[in-house]
Amino acid sequence: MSTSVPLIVKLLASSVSVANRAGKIVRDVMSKGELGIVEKGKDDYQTEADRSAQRCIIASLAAQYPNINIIGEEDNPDTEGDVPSDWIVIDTDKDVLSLECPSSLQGVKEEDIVVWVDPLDGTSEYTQGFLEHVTVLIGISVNEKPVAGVIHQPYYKTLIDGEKKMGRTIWGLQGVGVGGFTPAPPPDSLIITTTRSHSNALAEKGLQAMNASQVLRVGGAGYKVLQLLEGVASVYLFATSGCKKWDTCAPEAVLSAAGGKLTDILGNYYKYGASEQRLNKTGVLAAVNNELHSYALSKIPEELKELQSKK
Ligand SMILES: Nc1ncnc2c1ncn2[C@@H]1O[C@H](COP(=O)(O)OS(=O)(=O)O)[C@@H](OP(=O)(O)O)[C@H]1O
Ligand SMILES: [Mg+2]
Ligand SMILES: [Mg+2]
Ligand SMILES: [Mg+2]
Repeated sequence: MSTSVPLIVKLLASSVSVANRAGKIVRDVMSKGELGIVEKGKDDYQTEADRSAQRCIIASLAAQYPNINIIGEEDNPDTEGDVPSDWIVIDTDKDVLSLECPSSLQGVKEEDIVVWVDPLDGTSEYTQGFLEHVTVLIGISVNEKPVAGVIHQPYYKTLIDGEKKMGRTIWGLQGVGVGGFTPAPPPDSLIITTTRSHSNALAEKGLQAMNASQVLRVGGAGYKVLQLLEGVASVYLFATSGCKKWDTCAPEAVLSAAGGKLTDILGNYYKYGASEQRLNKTGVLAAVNNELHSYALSKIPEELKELQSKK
């Protein structure tokens, strides 16, 4: 490969290829039927697919980018033994590799990058058979900001020349845009997408205040951001803590590359440096454009914002 490809572009191209491989692992574990479910905490599960997909992604990226700080969701994904050789992906997606790197990202070095990996977003939904909600997330941050990301949907079905193909991979790069699908405009009425499996009183209070025409309850931060980009929902709201940096890094990068915005419910951006706390304490508010984001932010009750900021 040419050494003249800027690091961020090459890393994004590698991430697209490895996310595809991780997606195949997620499907293979399900087909085998041995999910190996572990309860990490209340309503918080890990399966063999989470563990194996993380090993595939981290081993592949670490082998090629030894000085990048890579942080994955799963703590002990079977670190013993070698990662199977066919899980080590060193291919790069050709289309992404040919992208022009924005000048602001041309000088980025490995030491400036933190990669946040969610090997399987929507684990509850995966175990319950809501397979469309499942995504593989690789978020690339530079100096605390998500600048590029991959959302891979392993169970998305398409027909190409009469043949069924499983999986699609959406990427975003700051200053360039998104690829892998064509975004659609937001719906005419206010449709909110929110958690399916992690709601609580605060999350519901936030939803009530929106007075939306419809509330969609689906799993995963990745899938909710895809719903925004596909014009299925106008706003993603989760007005409580619970989701983490690996949940939001890739979705925020892809959404912002498409002109959207993801913040906490106070309207502040999260920071993605390696020393930041993992928990997104003050919730998530996201929309495909600034106007919708500001509108939703203005409807969140001050009382709820105060409660969250004091936590
Ligand atoms: N309360 C709580 N406890 C543990 N984990 C939590 C919680 N709330 C959200 N999450 C994790 O955030 C990811 C997205 O979950 P949800 O779709 O349910 O919620 S959200 O609306 O996007 O926050 C999803 O990530 P994965 O663990 O990767 O599936 C959830 O597990
Ligand atoms: Mg999890
Ligand atoms: Mg997740
Ligand atoms: Mg996960």
